[in-house]
Amino acid sequence: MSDAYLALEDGRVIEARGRAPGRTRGELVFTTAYTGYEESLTDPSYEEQVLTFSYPLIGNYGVREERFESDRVHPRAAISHEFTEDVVEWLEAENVPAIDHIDTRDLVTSIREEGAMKCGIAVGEDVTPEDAKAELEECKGMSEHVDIGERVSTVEHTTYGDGDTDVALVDCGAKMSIVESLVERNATVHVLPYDTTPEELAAVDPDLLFISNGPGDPANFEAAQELVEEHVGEVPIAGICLGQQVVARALGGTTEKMDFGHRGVNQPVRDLDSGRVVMTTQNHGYTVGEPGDELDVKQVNVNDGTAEGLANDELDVITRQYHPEAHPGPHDSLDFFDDVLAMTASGQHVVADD
Ligand SMILES: NC(=O)CC[C@H](N)C(=O)O
Repeated sequence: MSDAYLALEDGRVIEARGRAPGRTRGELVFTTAYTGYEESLTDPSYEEQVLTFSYPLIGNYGVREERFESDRVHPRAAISHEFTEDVVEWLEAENVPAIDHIDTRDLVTSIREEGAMKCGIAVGEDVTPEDAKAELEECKGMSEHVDIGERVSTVEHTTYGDGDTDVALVDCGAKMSIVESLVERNATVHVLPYDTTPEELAAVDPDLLFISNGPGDPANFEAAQELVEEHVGEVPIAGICLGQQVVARALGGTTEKMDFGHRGVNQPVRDLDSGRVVMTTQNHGYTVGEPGDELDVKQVNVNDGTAEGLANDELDVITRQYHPEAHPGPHDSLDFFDDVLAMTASGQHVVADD
């Protein structure tokens, strides 16, 4: 008998060591990053997912609030080969179940071979394999979480910084390091709810419209898509990760689910104009399929050729599928924020409120 079970969609039930108690379910995903567990566990993009760390020891440099990307832990549960006490205490305080002492290499290989799958977890003194299976039965697919934006977004317009450029950051589950990257570059960042209307955006009258990263299926962020549809050409537009997907959908492109996604801090991306390759941080399960007539593919993933950067120079639109803010991850692509803010330099754009 064990005190923790993980039930997988492929029918397996894996015994584990229980670290933080509870019962839950979610889409099983992974990260191969060897650092950055504080950032990943607080990244709102992991809402409704169960995060497996493939690096075998998680917690070896403590838990520091200044590294947090939001005010809470977002994955529904966490899995590693070994969690330190620091991390276990943190997850327990946040009511997030955690398990370790399992073969995470085997688990990640299964996800890579069989694709992202649903899972159920049960941790506690009296739990049985049936409890984990019961959780799995209740697990929804990512696209079915139609209200996911509501659970990760700010409710109120919140302002950061006091710079010369007004950026409207539509919060679909934004990482704090995106806000910081803009504030550091002399921006005032208006973090707006995920369901901001075109009229509410016009009242802010930003110099730049920025769609954030976020969890789940980009098709469930219709309001953000409408903002792009309504204001493209009037104001420069940028997007990161879910933001790229939303911008593409708004401008006639398509998005599709990947088998297991891009999940780590060593994803190589080639810029098609310069030929330069950068190492990037990624955690996404959807990708842009067709970019549509308005957007050019400017950057591609070296491993599988998927769209990593889109742009329309005349309409002033630039997006990235990866995370230039690099928390965690290599800083190769931080200049994205300079490029984005450079689009505002002409000052010719006015958001019309009609
Ligand atoms: N990091 C993100 O913004 C993730 C985007 C989206 N939820 C996906 O899985 O593809």
